[in-house]
Amino acid sequence: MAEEQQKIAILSVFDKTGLLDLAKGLIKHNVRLLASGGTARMIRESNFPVEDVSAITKAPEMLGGRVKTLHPAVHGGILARNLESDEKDLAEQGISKVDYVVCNLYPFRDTVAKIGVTIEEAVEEIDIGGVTLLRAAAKNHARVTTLSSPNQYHDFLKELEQGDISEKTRKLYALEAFEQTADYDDAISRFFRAKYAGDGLQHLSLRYGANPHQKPAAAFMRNGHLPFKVLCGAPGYINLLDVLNSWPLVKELSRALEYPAAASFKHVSPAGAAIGVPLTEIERKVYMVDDIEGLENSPLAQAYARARGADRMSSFGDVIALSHKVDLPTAKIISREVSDGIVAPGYSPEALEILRKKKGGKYLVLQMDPDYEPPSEETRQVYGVSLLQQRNDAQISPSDTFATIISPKENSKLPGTAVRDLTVATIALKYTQSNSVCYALNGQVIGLGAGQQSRIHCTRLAGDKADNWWMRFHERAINLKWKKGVKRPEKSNAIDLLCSGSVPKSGVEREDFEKNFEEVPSVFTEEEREAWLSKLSEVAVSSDAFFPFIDNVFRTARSGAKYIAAPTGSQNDQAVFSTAEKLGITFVEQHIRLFHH
Ligand SMILES: NC(=O)c1ncn([C@@H]2O[C@H](COP(=O)(O)O)[C@@H](O)[C@H]2O)c1NC=O
Repeated sequence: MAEEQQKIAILSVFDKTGLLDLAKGLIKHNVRLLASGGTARMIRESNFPVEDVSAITKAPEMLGGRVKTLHPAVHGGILARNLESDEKDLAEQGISKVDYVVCNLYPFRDTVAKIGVTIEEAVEEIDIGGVTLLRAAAKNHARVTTLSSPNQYHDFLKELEQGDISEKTRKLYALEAFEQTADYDDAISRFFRAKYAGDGLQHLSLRYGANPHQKPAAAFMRNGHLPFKVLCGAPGYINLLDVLNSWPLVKELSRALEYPAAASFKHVSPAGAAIGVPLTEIERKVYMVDDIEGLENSPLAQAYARARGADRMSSFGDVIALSHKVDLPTAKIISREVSDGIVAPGYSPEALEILRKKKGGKYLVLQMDPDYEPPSEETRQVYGVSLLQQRNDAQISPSDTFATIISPKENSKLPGTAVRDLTVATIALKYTQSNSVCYALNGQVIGLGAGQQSRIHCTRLAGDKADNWWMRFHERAINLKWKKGVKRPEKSNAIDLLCSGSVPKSGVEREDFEKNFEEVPSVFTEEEREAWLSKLSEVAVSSDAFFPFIDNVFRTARSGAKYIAAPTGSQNDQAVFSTAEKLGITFVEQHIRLFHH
């Protein structure tokens, strides 16, 4: 029987924690130690037998440490398999197999975290030989054990004590090494991305994250350019969350219904979303756009007027997404609203000139690449844990999504306007923080309840918003006699108080309300409200998941629901369907759950 070869370990560690104990343990098991300069020195100083790597490479370390272990004598020994052909190659070159590789890397992350670090300093901290050692050993884990962290030494020695390192352990150590080199490369590319592509093409530094104390913050692509260009202003983190949710919404909505589409986003949910269905004269008044020149010829402007008009209170300071090139009438509407930014595939020169003047030149204007397609998988980190999922690329299509009418049975086809409004509501929900329920009419959202833990609370919130929206069409709300100089946001606030029935009877808040008017409007009585709200009809309601109880159906009916689209699967499905039927509501099964977070 052939005598068992002495095992060989290559050691090359920046962090020398636990090195001597490890060396001692390896020597105890008759392992031959080969080490790079500093590593060998430390072991030798403790009087343990160790050879320099140059003993096998027959080449000195050079270039100030840039080349130490990079040599076929090292890597041939690590990468060789137990194959006849590999054995032959090794024998021809006089190379011995390496069994253990112990390596940890130059601290690149720590170095570049230092304030004022130069590119030259960072470059010198890029470990080449160490990464190569780790990758080579991990690649050949079928035979070689890779120790990439001092935390592994204790268990490794314990296992060695029992014989040799098991296949299972080698696999886990290899994985850890691969994770380390991937993380290391990530730190390097992140540093150079910021340095060499930090002009907004691939990497965009943000002022801060969700809050001012959350620094640093950035948006970047790992490969290729960001899908948008910043034409004006500097986006914040939440702005970008709004942009990256509102843009796909309008793109999808516009494609589905073949109309220009608009969305008005706040805190990563739509305040409104719409397609450019022509506005009536009353709608123009209610949406405060009756004086916009050229409005009737711009479906895009009408889409934004609707999106902004749905819930003016929520749209205050919005991020706007528009599916088509921004024209003059649309820019004119935007120019006088309080808004944070806009994303669109393009801008006419006159529109861009107007938008660039907004907010003292700080208005955020982004140009989106309309052909950009995101990858099919998306990952994010929450509390240090990486989460991965397939992107929600489910298609909401007016021709297919609402084809399953559950009740009434005899109803086999929905009117086109109902399909249109269900499409608007459902696509809006796809980009709304869950739970969510949306009411739509006339090609636009009229009430959206977002981010509620309870479904009935979404349904109520969205219903109350739809009621408010409709109360704004009451002639008293349309014909308010404003004092001169009352600004649009103040008007919106006063209208909201009046229409939501929240005007206080007396006190300073009442005085504050009254000071807006030449002629103070009387508040709506209970009867007036009921009479007017009873006129709201033909409303389409969509829910991002099933209705667990019939209370939701009751609530939608109070705000004029005629069509409901929702996934099914609740224990109460039958009760939900029959309640809808009793109330004269057509219930459509929408097969795709649309939670969004
Ligand atoms: N250039 C090389 O061939 C090379 N081989 C190993 N290293 C690194 O040198 C360090 C150990 O160096 P020393 O043993 O001299 O303290 C380790 O972090 C190891 O990852 C190298 N350094 C940089 O790439």
